[in-house]
Amino acid sequence: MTAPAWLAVTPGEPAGVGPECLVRLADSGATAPLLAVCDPAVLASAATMLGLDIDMVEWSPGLEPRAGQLACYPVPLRAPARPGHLDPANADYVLDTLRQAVHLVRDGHAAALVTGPVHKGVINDAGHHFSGHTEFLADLAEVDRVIMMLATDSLRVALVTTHLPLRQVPDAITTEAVDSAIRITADALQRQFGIAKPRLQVLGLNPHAGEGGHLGHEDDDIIAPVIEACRRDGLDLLGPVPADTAFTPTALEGCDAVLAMYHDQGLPVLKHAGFGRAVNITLGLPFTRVSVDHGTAIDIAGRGIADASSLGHAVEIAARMTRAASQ
Ligand SMILES: NC(=O)C1=CN([C@@H]2O[C@H](COP(=O)(O)OP(=O)(O)OC[C@H]3O[C@@H](n4cnc5c(N)ncnc54)[C@H](O)[C@@H]3O)[C@@H](O)[C@H]2O)C=CC1
Ligand SMILES: NCC(=O)COP(=O)(O)O
Repeated sequence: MTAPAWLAVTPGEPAGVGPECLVRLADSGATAPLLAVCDPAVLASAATMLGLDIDMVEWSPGLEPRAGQLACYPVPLRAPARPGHLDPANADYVLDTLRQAVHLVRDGHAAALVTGPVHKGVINDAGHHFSGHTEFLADLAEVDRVIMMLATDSLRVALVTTHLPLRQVPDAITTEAVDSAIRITADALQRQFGIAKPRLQVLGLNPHAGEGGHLGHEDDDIIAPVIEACRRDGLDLLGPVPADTAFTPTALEGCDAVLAMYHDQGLPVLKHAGFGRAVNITLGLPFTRVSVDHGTAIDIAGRGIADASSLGHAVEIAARMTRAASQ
């Protein structure tokens, strides 16, 4: 069966910048046919706000993509949406869009999932335990372990732990967690990115990778033995590398990805290097999921100044990964 051309796109939080980014991208011409999974009224309001005339059509199975047209699989809002004003009443709507989009991909109607930003706080305010798409999609797909990787054209950063309070991070740096993160990342780089023998830099957890045990023990006791075991299995790994010098141009030469131990060890560097040009990819899912690098930007939503570049890159990368997977 040939893969469908559609990419299912969730614009995310209806009060955030996701809808306007999607409309702007559709207007400027995305590199793949977009199937928006959301309330069409949200896109229509964003188009009006931007002064754009969008040719939107309701999707049904068998619909053929047409240049300049934005297809929409309708999911009704739970409450009226106002850009810049979060409303917990729409948390279930946001989660519905994700569930429906995953169905479309898993049922073969769309080739991949591209996600706009959701607001984790308001979803939790509504009573859900929600730490991010990454974990939510892993649950939906019934996969025990997935890895978050953010990527620009020249840097990839994967994470051992994701949305976890800093106080809980050291306890989460276990042999199993580091081992699975290394193997899932290396495997994805081979299969989804076509890198025959990927080289990973694995960061330490503590300053100077623990300074021989004087600044923390996890580097020597947990991370180093896992690296050794993975090397014995043929993986090309450097580490534990002190995080402060791991991102110098010299250190990054020949390195296909950096594996950071926690969110704010790796992502500030990545976002400094390419905010707006980066994407967030979930590794280890049974389908392709690519997301924007930014959040809901509630402070600017509805003002027409949101940059849609990251969404454009996410669409492009998702289409590329889909093609690579089908070859
Ligand atoms: N993929 C996702 O679903 C993501 C969701 N988030 C969530 O978004 C919410 C807000 O997070 P923040 O830390 O405030 O980050 P944020 O990315 O929403 O905003 C940080 C700054 O960047 C600006 N910004 C963000 N996107 C922009 C765009 N497209 N164009 C122009 N400027 C832009 C904002 O105006 C703000 O000044 C949180 O709930 C967070 O968890 C954050 C990152 C990714
Ligand atoms: N910092 C990345 C982020 O918050 C997005 O996470 P996710 O929603 O893709 O899991």
